[in-house]
Amino acid sequence: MISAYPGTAVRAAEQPLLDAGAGPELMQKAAYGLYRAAAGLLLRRRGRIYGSKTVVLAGAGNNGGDALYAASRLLARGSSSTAVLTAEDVHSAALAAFRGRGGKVLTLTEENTGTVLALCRSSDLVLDGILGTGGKGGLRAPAAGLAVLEPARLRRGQAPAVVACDLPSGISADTGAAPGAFLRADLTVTFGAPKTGLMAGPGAEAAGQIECVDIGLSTHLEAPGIQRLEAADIAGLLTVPAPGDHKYSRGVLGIAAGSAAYPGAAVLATGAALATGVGMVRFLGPEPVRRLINLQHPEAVCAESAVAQTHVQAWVAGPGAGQDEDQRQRAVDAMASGLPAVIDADAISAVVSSLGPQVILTPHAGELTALLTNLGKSTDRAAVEADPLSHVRRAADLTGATVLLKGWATLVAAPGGPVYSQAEATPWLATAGSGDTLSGILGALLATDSAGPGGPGHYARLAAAAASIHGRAGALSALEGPVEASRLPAAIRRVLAGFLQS
Ligand SMILES: NC(=O)C1=CN([C@@H]2O[C@H](COP(=O)(O)OP(=O)(O)OC[C@H]3O[C@@H](n4cnc5c(N)ncnc54)[C@H](OP(=O)(O)O)[C@@H]3O)[C@@H](O)[C@H]2O)[C@@H](O)CC1
Ligand SMILES: [K+]
Repeated sequence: MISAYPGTAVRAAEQPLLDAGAGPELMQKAAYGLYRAAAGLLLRRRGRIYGSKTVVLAGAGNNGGDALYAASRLLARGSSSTAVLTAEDVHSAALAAFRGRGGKVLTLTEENTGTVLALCRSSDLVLDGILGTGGKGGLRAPAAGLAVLEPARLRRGQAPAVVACDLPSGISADTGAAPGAFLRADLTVTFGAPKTGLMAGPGAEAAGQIECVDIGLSTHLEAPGIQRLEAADIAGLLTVPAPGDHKYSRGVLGIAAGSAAYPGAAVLATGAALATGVGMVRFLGPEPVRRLINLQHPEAVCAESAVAQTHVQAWVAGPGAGQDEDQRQRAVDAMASGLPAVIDADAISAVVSSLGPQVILTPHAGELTALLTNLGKSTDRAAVEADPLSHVRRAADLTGATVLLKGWATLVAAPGGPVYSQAEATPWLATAGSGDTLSGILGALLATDSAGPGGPGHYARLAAAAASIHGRAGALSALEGPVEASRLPAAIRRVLAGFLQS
């Protein structure tokens, strides 16, 4: 499990060490970790550090100090380096060390921004030390002009690797929001602990890979703001059939999905649930959809019954339900049943407050906007996308349900906390039907969940596990070309087989 902390909490944890005079030592530890990561990246990209070209973007604070000290170490290994100062005063000792190793220095202005961008683009590595946890708001002029710099991962062909020092400059270390211009990185080397701002919203996308350097703060940190499940955590949440199990004891999932207008969503949700592993799927829906389900998935037991007459351990309701009134009623009944229930897509508009954490809502940003607005907290999609962490927390607290907000980093908030973030997905997963498969995976995990409610955040952990399995399946599928939702079940099986063998 990876635990992330708000920038403010990391600063508070640093304070006793700073008071004890350990500031310079902490900075050297941070700079050494940054240097190691940057050197590793250079070695992977060009085989050696000697002869490489680096640019350090250095702002007014200690973040710039870290970056300058790290670049000094690269200079000692034969890299040529230019420091671009984005503030009048930068960390004087770090700048002196950088100059002492033969580094060149220039000051960024509006006039030379184009030249600096060209310098960055012709280099092998850019170290972003403009702003760290002391940053307020987005990048200011003239540094804001550097925000167009694209990291290597977003450019085909020659481009420098961009390494962010502690966090991408311009991103809120607490929320991941981007109040203005910000820089994107290929790798963020973060100090003491990952910041929550690296795991949510624009910050999660801007950070690229995340590497954490231990500078000895862990004993001073309290409750994390966001957690991320790793493979071992997910493997521990999966229930495998035991000798003596039968289809009912393994867990039956009820799926109320699809409509005459959108029959495919039901097929995708059912296929993903079967690939994740359940004792049985009981499918409820109108006749054309039932026929399609039975053609594609003969093992599913189909009926047109009501929720109350259907014996299952968990529900999925909503994918492809469209305006079908019977499906909407089933979603309402599933939410009221007390059983774990995934409520997706059109069914989210039937959500009321006073739900329990066993109800898991799975909106995208647009659906979350509509949900919050329906609940009297009017907002717009741009605000949700700019700061998804605050909005997903608000939705969980208002509804009492667990809320999974789909995105680059999928966020899952349990009412009152905790929050999980999973970022295994590939942009190729942004395709029709992808969300239906996520519902199916999560439904299967809920139906077969042998651990039961198990304390606060249990359902959020299962939802985070489903997001991770879905993301990994998408990434695996993308290795063979553009992702089609109907091919995801095969990839889901391979991902789960990997978890179960490890
Ligand atoms: N503390 C430690 O021991 C350790 C800290 N470490 C490192 O230090 C970093 C935190 O350092 P920090 O506190 O100096 O803050 P940092 O973000 O570098 O700069 C703040 C400066 O920028 C200015 N400024 C603010 N917003 C701005 C904006 N939008 N645009 C332009 N300027 C802006 C602000 O001035 P202000 O406007 O507030 O007057 C102030 O002058 C942390 O992320 C980690 O990298 C590690 O070495 C481990 C040990
Ligand atoms: K930075």
